Amino acid sequence: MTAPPKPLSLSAERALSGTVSVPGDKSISHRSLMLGAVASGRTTITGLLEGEDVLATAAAMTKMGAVIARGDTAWTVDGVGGALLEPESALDLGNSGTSARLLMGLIAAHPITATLIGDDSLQARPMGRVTAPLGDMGATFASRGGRLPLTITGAAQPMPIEYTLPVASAQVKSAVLLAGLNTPGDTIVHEGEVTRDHSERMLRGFGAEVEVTETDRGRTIRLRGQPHLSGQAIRVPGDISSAAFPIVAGLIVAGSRVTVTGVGLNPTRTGILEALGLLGANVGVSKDGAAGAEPVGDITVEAGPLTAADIPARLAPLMIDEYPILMVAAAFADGDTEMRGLAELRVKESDRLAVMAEGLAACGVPLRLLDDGIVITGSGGRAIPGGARIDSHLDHRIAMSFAVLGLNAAAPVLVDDARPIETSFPGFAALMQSLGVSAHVDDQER
Ligand SMILES: O=C(O)C1=C[C@@H](OP(=O)(O)O)[C@@H](O)[C@H](O)C1
Ligand SMILES: C=C(OP(=O)(O)O)C(=O)O
Repeated sequence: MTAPPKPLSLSAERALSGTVSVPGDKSISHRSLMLGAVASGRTTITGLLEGEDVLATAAAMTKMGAVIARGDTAWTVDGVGGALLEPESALDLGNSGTSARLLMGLIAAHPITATLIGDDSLQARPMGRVTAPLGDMGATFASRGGRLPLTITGAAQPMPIEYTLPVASAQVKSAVLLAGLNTPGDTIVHEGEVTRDHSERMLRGFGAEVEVTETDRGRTIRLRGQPHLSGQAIRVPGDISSAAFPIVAGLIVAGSRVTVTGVGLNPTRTGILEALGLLGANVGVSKDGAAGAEPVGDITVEAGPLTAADIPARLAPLMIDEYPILMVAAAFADGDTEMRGLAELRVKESDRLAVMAEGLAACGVPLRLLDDGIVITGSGGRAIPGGARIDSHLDHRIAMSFAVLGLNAAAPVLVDDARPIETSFPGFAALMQSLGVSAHVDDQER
């Protein structure tokens, strides 16, 4: 990032009220560009998230031969119809783990070489979880310690694998399935815990044969290799991971009522709604439609007392990105909220467990940090002390979570840098302002 840091704080002088819609789902946006780029013919995408992460995927697919354009009402992707071209320069994936891992999957079964680079946050994230199975399929990698910058050479004759995910990760599952597209035979992935299934749904939409079987030990996904993929018309629903911020804001500022419309409600993503329900939050959901294979609806919340609860570890893969903002909700519940099963939070854009604990403690929220979780003692609805400057560690979700925490704080909570919010939620501060929040943005480095 070359621009100077942009400190941000939010405050609420009155209750929040209004109806908003949030930008498109990030996971679905990445996948629509990637599948559109390898399919034959034209894919049109409405509601694409125009955040930096997704734009990094678009730029990478362009370098590998797809023709991608932003029209007045939709994006178009003219696919390569199978064979990706070797990029002439490094693929810069910025802050985006999804771009890095899913693209490695796509490239792994094409006989091309590509170098992947990213920002300081992405360079710190583990890639061994994808290089291991993709190596079994025949790809080779050069990197220092399995991290970016990394050079991948795809297999000239990729081999199908049957792979059991060692961690609950939709990115790893998707990387293997995407590699399976250009691989003869069946590629099989077993997941012990169900993770977001946007890839499976969208692969089917593009014409691939994907068989999913569910057992009490999780799910098995079998992809028939070398399908003919044809361009599709895709409508991207609003991102529930982004909706979670105005939703929690509406829950913690007394008297508020907030509706978010057109949100993706895929059951592999709605753990946050169940978790908020456990805290006794007043959350209403109307499932009223679909965007292709993805269910969509509206979410309405009303502020009210929150009660501490144990958040079961089984929810982790169904809401992994929402834990930072759930911790903010827990800071206002009455009593101790315990969340477990969160080891994966330590390898996101930042170590989200440690960074949330550090920031909450600086704001005067009592807590106990565990190896794989956290116990937060909530204020029972009263304002938390606040009065801290938060280091958001290049992590958009940390930045937005602490901005929301500041809405019910005795003294301002200043987030050091709002720039990373552009990766997933362009227009975040303006959307919050439309609900009645005051935003204080400072373009000058302090
Ligand atoms: O597949 C995806 O689109 C994503 C999967 C999750 O990562 P993991 O697979 O590492 O859990 C999530 O945190 C990320 O924001 C998006
Ligand atoms: C973890 C996230 O994204 P990624 O892995 O794509 O960087 C996120 O958006 O919270």
